Amino acid sequence: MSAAPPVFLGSEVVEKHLHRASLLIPSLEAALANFSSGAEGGVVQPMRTVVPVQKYSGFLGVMPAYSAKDDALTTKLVTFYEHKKDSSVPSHQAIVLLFDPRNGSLKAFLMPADSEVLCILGAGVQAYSHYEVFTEQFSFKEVRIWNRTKENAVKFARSVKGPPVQVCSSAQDAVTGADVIITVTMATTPILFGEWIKPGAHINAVGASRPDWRELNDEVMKNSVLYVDSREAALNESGDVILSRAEIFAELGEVVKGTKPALREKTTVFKSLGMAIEDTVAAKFVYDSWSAGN
Ligand SMILES: NC(=O)C1=CN([C@@H]2O[C@H](COP(=O)(O)OP(=O)(O)OC[C@H]3O[C@@H](n4cnc5c(N)ncnc54)[C@H](O)[C@@H]3O)[C@@H](O)[C@H]2O)C=CC1
Ligand SMILES: O=C(O)C1=NCCCC1
Repeated sequence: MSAAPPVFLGSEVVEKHLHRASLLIPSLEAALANFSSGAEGGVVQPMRTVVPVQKYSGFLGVMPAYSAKDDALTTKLVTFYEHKKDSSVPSHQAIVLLFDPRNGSLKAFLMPADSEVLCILGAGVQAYSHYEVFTEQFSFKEVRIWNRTKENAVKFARSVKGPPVQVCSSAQDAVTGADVIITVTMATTPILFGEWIKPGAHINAVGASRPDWRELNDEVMKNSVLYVDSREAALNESGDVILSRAEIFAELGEVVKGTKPALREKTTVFKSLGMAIEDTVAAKFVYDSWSAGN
């Protein structure tokens, strides 16, 4: 019997089946815990391969993963390019290939406590998705944004549906007194400095995914308890971790499993690099919903 032809699920279908990003939280928590459980967790996720396209200041990432517990097999192909002001294409473009783990056939393509003050540094694609999830999951009294190009921060504040956003003229103004700071920029040198940060704040560091790129300075890294998605990835790919020589306290999956504590009273950094297994569970979620005819 021949395999069914693969289907193409474009961004509209993805948005229909994944109408709120937070629908993925339970699957992502389980995936992180499985990833941090070694062989027992059933996750196979080699380090991603990143191909530099030096001539055009870009990169191609290849991110394969298999989850035995979800019985899901994927690979993401993602390009990320230094954003040119006049560019008509996004800085990041990705496709996730979902395979039938039983026979390797391609099934589908998939495009893809108390905190009062939330601060977002950056106003691109990740800024919007982090705003959506953080303001849905937590009640902030104040949300602030800073962006290198102020007009994009103003556009962000005008277009998001949710709590009002205050546009700040400097990163320091945005960060001062904030309880949660999200860094979602393409910066290659630090944009967040330790002396600005309120003790006990939490920093979600999402950008700087190359070994020589930084978003956070050494003081932030050294004076915080450091959580990562994957120790192996952080020690190979994160300039903030490698160059600061900051000690990794735990993988997020270990916190989900309860083998390492979430030290909420301390200043904490979660250095996220993105993991293929997250795409695996997301692709399965959307494909299962689509094939059930929802
Ligand atoms: N950890 C993870 O799971 C993932 C991380 N990323 C990373 O998150 C970051 C943001 O991604 P997107 O929002 O998709 O990108 P985007 O291109 O949509 O937005 C980038 C933002 O960074 C700002 N920016 C660019 N250069 C800057 C600089 N030198 N200093 C300060 N701000 C600067 C831009 O003004 C823009 O607001 C990127 O570094 C990307 O590689 C992206 C996907 C997943
Ligand atoms: O997880 C991802 O996807 C990415 N992570 C960092 C760099 C670009 C894509």
